[in-house]
Amino acid sequence: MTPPPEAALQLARSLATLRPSAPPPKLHLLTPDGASWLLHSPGWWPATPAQLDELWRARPPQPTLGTVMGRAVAFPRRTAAYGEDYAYTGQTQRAAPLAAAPPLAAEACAALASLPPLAGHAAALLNWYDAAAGEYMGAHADDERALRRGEPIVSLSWADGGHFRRFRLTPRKEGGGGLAPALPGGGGRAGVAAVRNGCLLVMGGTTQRTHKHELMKPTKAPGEGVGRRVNLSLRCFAGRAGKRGREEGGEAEGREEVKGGEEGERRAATP
Ligand SMILES: O=C(O)CCC(=O)C(=O)O
Ligand SMILES: [Fe+2]
Repeated sequence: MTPPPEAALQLARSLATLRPSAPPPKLHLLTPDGASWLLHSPGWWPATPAQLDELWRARPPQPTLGTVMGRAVAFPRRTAAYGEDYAYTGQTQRAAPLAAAPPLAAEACAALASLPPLAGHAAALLNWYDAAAGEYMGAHADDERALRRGEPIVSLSWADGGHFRRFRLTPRKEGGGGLAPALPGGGGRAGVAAVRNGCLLVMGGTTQRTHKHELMKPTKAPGEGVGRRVNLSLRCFAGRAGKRGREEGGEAEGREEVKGGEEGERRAATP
């Protein structure tokens, strides 16, 4: 049997120290060699109803506009960046300072970035999804050149009580044999996990090269068709890697503009 990747176990232990009373993150291997992996902990850091209201009040009034093959498209969700500007899908999300994020998001970012394996994770993205309006995020990989390769992407979900959405990981054709394990709450469907209030997901190792991920369109199912969900994702840009990145000897690729690379095109197909 493939030994679990040490980096994943180390991160799981580190994350468990932040929320000692929450279920410890569980490791799922996404490739037979364990190079791509997912950590998952449902109910890891839930928002209170008051905190969810506060997060929702910070929702941008308009959808973000991106450019896909020269055409302006409105993303089917609301988005804001904090900490570091983030360029993808033909637009640059100008970042506000982390301290300007809604308090729960700012607190979670500070706590996560204080963990040694996440040193350098200074870029946060908030996505707001109104299920009743059919909001979602199409299949893509977060593999922009500006991101430091191999650094985990940490994702936390906050949602109305009882509300769930489905997150799906799909092996990329060119990704060399990715797995799509059954995940909690996915009803046995390959690579699908139900994400609810407080759910932690970490995509690590080579996941962005071997898999796409998406927040699926909501069905009308009870609990899924109506509700508010806010997703926080925390990333590490090249040039901002902490100690670990530098020890690995990888040179920063520089934060150049990102021109609709593969990721852009993937988001373009299903924004
Ligand atoms: O809302 C989610 O769970 C997905 C967010 C995501 O994939 C992204 O921001 O790149
Ligand atoms: Fe993503």
